[in-house]
Amino acid sequence: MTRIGFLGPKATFTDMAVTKFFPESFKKAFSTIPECMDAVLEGKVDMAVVPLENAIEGSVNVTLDYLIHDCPLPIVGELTIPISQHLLVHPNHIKNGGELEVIYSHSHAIAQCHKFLHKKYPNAVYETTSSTAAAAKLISDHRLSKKAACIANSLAAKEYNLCVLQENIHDYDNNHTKFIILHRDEKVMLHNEEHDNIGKKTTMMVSLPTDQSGALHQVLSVFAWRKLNLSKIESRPMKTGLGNYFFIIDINEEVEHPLIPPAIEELEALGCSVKVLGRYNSYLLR
Ligand SMILES: O=C(O)C(=O)C[C@]1(C(=O)O)C=C[C@@H](O)C=C1
Repeated sequence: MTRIGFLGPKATFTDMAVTKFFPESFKKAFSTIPECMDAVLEGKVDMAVVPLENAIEGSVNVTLDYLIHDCPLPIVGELTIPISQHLLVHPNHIKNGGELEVIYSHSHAIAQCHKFLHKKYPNAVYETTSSTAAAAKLISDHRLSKKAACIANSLAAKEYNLCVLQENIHDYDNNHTKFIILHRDEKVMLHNEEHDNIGKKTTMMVSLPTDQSGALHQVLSVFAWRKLNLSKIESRPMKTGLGNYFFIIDINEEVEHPLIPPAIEELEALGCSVKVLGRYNSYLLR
């Protein structure tokens, strides 16, 4: 049975994505994203599913940075799920819900609900946890303050016996998070007929030659004149000094597309370094 590592504990959004896409797998929870990724390298699991980007809050930097600097695993799939954030309390404390002093959650979940929290609980303290489900687990512990709540999903409410004080507290509709699937073998190509395949993608990392005017413009032209559709371009620090960045570029085509290998060659001829991080199917899970 395929062993899948995910950001735990039980009932995180990552767990939701894994359960939907790999219903038959053996799931193993890890408490941090790097631990989850290391487990693939060390052979403790076959694949890891980790969050990459949220529609409201943007990239999960720890995933991207760990992938680039520490744990170079190929991306073999992408899963997108809808995200609904709820405010949950311990059932014994449902009556104190109006005056919360402390709210626990993953930093990305707190960020997705900023406007709501600012309006309704301007005096509350926000404490970050390693995941939304970790916050739910904390709240299920009676010893916490009576005026504590967490932000997590409905699965966590069930799993940890919590009550929903307010549902759908995320600030914008159409909230989605994208997760990547990492495997040691870049040749693995995941297929799942049960879900909507929203296309094939290639992700690459491109570093520009230092201090050259128009370098980014040249990179974009390489894709533009070939009509290769980019769905994402993002810069991240190289961590070698201020002003040094690399770019992560998603192309809505397979790496075998006849125009991608020559595009890579042209980028290299322009002095860029290029690394393909993955070629994979992207799925929308409803
Ligand atoms: O804490 C969780 O439940 C996670 O799966 C992590 C995570 C994230 O890192 O973005 C995933 C989806 C939501 O956007 C909020 C948190």
